[in-house]
Amino acid sequence: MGVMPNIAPSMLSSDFANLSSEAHRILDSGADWLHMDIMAICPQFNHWCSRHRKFEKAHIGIFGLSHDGYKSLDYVEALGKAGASGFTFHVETSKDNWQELIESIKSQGMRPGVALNPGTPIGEVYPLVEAEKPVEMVLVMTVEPGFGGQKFIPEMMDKVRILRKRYPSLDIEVDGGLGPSTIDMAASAGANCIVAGSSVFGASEPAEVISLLRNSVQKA
Ligand SMILES: O=C(CO)[C@@H](O)[C@H](O)COP(=O)(O)O
Ligand SMILES: [Fe+2]
Repeated sequence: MGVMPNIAPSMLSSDFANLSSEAHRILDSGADWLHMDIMAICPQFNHWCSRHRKFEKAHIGIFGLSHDGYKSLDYVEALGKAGASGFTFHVETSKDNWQELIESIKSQGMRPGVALNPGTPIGEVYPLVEAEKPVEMVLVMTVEPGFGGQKFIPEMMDKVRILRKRYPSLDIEVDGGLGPSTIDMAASAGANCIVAGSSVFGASEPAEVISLLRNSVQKA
């Protein structure tokens, strides 16, 4: 298929009182990206990350929860300057300004991505993937955004299959309820970037879970 697995533990499930050691612990366990759902702490967190060599090597995936009242555009510059390598915004809240967002994200040296909620039809992201300046990743939400530990919605795999068929080399990410019992569904549907919160942070051996997630994507 040609797409690489990227395992992105969601910091939303980490111990916020110990963000530093949590981030180190999870990168030492083999994570490719850190996935940070945007909230007040996010720009500061990324500023901190950018000052540590270990994190410069890692991709720091930023996920814009703009439907929660945070305006994606307002965050782009702050996160770009802080050293984030990717910025994903929601299609539902960016109908009028997605072109501006993509340009702004790219001008900050970050990879633009678009996310869609479970109720949003897949066709809404096609114009963004096929644009002259396109997004480089589509994130299919497999739970309603909000918090970690929710149940994976298997019906979302239809969206992943449709995307993979239409765009064989696109980065396709899934977020919500991913872990050892659901990864094979996502991987066989064609997802190659896996966000996982509680299954990684809640494990006694996060490295084993990360490696299991990666192997499943590689096998598929
Ligand atoms: O974006 C979200 C929730 O809004 C996620 O990134 C969750 O943090 C994933 O957590 P798990 O479902 O894997 O526990
Ligand atoms: Fe997320």
